Amino acid sequence: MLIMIANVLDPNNLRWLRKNLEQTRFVDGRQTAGREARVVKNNEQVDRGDPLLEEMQELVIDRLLANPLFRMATRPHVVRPPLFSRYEPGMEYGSHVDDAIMGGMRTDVSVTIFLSEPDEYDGGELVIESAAGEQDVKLAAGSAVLYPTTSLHRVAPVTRGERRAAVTWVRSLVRDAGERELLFDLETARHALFERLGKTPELDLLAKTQSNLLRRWAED
Ligand SMILES: O=C(O)CCC(=O)C(=O)O
Ligand SMILES: [Fe+2]
Repeated sequence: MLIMIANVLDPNNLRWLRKNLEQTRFVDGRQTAGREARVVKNNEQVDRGDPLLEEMQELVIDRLLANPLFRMATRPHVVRPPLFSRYEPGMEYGSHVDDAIMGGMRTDVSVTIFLSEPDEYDGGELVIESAAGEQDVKLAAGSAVLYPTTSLHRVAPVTRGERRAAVTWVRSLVRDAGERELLFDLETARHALFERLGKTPELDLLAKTQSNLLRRWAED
């Protein structure tokens, strides 16, 4: 399941991040790629030693965790410190799968937060492969897309302008993407029913079911 979330970052957050990105040191993105992904990775990332990096990472993690849709979709246990990347014309990230373990942590959900507006660059779509085909994703600055880390994906070549993004990974309490989707659907339906009918005995049963499924599937 692919989930898009609008306005994870507000205009102030975006302005602040973009101002910082003007002042940070970018290095070759291959430094943080696995052995095979390195062959197809051609972008730049903020240097891990950059003094501005930690505060930028904290802001992005805070904004994600403050977002109810993000929490519902990922059931976060740990959110990794984001990487901030840029793609200039000619840069791309070919088809790859993200590492299953990063810094000793299992990765379940991949997250891209777009930091450039779509009209600031051509190309640069995040292309996610699934059994149903490929899906191109290019969202407004401040919006995020979440997809299972089990997926093959790529960033199409940028042909004009500059694509900036923050990318991170979530270790979920619920390992399996299908189980996460079930819980997400149940909770979505429960919220909608509550809005329409208030707290009914049937809603209590749904809440009990959701809670007990989570208890069954969660690994903490
Ligand atoms: O920039 C993106 O949207 C995704 C980048 C990516 O696939 C990665 O860093 O592993
Ligand atoms: Fe990736």
